[in-house]
Amino acid sequence: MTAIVSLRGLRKSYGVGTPVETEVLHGIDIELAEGEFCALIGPSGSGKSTLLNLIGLLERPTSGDLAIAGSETAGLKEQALTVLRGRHIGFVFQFHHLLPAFTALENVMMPSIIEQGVATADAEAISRDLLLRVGLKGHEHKKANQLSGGQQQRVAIARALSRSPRLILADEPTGNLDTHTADDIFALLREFNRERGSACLIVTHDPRLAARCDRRIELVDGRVAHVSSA
Ligand SMILES: Nc1ncnc2c1ncn2[C@@H]1O[C@H](COP(=O)(O)OP(=O)(O)OP(=O)(O)O)[C@@H](O)[C@H]1O
Repeated sequence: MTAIVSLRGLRKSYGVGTPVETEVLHGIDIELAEGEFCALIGPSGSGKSTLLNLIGLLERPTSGDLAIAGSETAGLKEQALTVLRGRHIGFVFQFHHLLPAFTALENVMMPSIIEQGVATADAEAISRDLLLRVGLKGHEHKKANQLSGGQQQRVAIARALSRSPRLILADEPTGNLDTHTADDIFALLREFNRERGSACLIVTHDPRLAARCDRRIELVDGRVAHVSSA
């Protein structure tokens, strides 16, 4: 098995060196295979978002090993982490983090132009195609803040996929959506996972959606409490 994510003994504390130092992840060992579609579940406060932020190289662990696509990250400087993140990881968050004053098309195009230096015409062609695929043909030139929650989440998925990442990290991507829209968004992630082989790690509170993943990793109080496969 080739691992896209490999964690060994990963720990995270907040407030290190202060009287309120708290360890929220107590030694996590997880491997995520290339192309795997996996749910990260567990009660509120169990450390799911913290773990996702560590895997996404947005925060650093306090100790332990974390490798992305075979690259150990412990000794890497910020710039090298940014390159690794840009090359391999796409993010889909609950509140999508789109730039509200820019159009759907611009939101999808921007990361590949800014982070990967893709030519504007190429980025536009790829982005138009992705917006078509997520069902937003005709909405390309609408500002992000003129789109519904479900439509904004589709834009966020198109944006995450614009760089063909080997890993998609999704933090409650359907959390603020009605059941029907949530199912559509989830199906879209699954479709891209099957088609492009991007591994997905999806934080969800929805047991129905978790049940449709290849594997479920359950965190309780900052530890892996249970792992189950489909
Ligand atoms: N920046 C921070 N500083 C201090 N404590 C934090 C910080 N971020 C998270 N925590 C604490 O870490 C613990 C885990 O939080 P985290 O957000 O990872 O949980 P979660 O499982 O994603 O919860 P939820 O399902 O409610 O989103 C919580 O007790 C939280 O208060």
